[in-house]
Amino acid sequence: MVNQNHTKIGKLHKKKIRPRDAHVGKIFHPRDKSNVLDSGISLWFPGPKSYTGEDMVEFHIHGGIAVVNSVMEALGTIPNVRMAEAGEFSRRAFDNEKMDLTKLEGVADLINAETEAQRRLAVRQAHGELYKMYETWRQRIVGVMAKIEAFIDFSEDENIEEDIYSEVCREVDWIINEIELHLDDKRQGEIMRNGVSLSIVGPPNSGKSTLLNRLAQRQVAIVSPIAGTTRDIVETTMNIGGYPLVVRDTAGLRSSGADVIETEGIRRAVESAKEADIRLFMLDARKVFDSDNGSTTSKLLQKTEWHELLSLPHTFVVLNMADGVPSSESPNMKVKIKEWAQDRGITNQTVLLSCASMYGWECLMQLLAEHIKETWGSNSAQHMPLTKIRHRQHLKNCIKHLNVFKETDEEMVVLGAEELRKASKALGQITGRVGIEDVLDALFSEFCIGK
Ligand SMILES: Nc1nc2c(ncn2[C@@H]2O[C@H](COP(=O)(O)OP(=O)(O)OP(=O)(O)O)[C@@H](O)[C@H]2O)c(=O)[nH]1
Repeated sequence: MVNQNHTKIGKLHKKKIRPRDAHVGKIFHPRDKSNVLDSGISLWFPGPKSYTGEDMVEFHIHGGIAVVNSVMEALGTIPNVRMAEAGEFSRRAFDNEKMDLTKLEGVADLINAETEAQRRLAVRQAHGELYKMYETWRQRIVGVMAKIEAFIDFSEDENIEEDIYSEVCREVDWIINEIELHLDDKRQGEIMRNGVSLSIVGPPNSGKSTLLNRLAQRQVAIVSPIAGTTRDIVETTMNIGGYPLVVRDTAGLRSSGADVIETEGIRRAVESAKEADIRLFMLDARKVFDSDNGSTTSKLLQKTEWHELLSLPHTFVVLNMADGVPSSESPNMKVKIKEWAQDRGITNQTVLLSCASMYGWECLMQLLAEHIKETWGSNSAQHMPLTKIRHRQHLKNCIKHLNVFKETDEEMVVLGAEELRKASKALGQITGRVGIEDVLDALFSEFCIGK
């Protein structure tokens, strides 16, 4: 609830509430003290030491619909009190300079975090790790700008240090280097924030949809023995070892027998697989090890399209239907798989699986969790990773202007100074004081009511 009339809020209690003390007691209707709405805890935060920087009061009440409705209705009878809009508290905090834009984005991510890895990343951002880093760089650029101004004004003066210009260039080099290191992060933060994308690809009837359903633990995709059942991309999100995963089931890859719609599905399948962070290339193990069908699968594996997908990094081969392969659980099977892969030039890590009996399931889950953790999950990095494309764009822009400054002739230092100003502005746009109305509108739509 938002109010311009906080003193009246006190009317919901009989005793006076002290600032920042938990007040336990009955909550009354402000217009009818005989009407007890609930018993709860109230907290009063006088501004500016509050989340928004303004006077705030919190009511902790029982969560039943009738209790919440009666307290809301009672608050609504106080003049100038109304329901807050989505993100209004945070917007006020931003307007009152209690938070910068990166912290706000961290709060929004915290609200929407679904996995432990996302929560950890969001907490770091909400606590200002990105803000501190970007603000440090901006302050250093401002320092450089001050030196350049002195150089412009007093370069004729004998007192000005002779090597000030080269000192400034060294400082600019340092900033560029720091930002480049931050940008070169394998998109770690963005991937953790949005989820690691995983595409399941392979020929029809290899069990791709069955695997998706197993991962999602519900019937997301249609499973049938008819080849070409999946025609478009079916997507679901899940949590694997605390990491967010966006899994996509795709149309089976085949070159003959597909109609126009399925052909379009196959095109999308290949596109999705190429774009994904991880690929599971699924084959029917029965066909792979069957003397009649084995050579057909081998020929298909040589197809340029299949070969291209298999040679992409982060691609694993899954030999499904292990339950249909004789002695699949024998120790010799590992050697057999190794030989099969070597003979076909397949270097991808390969897992034997049965979506029916769940043989190999633990092995696949462990492989994925460890791979994600090793590749994108080391969140304990000294510097926090980038979390948004928006930040990346402004940082690239900042580097671009710093490089133009460096290339500008010393004689044209006034033009160079303008580039420094643009570089500092680019960083200011990330933390949010320059031209960010559209960003704010989009951001606050992600918040829940109130917060
Ligand atoms: N025996 C056995 N059958 C399986 C296994 N996994 C899937 N199947 C069956 O294989 C058939 C095809 O499975 P799907 O999951 O629809 O295969 P798909 O690769 O998605 O097929 P498309 O949609 O044509 O690309 C279904 O009848 C499944 O029940 C398995 O591990 N063992």
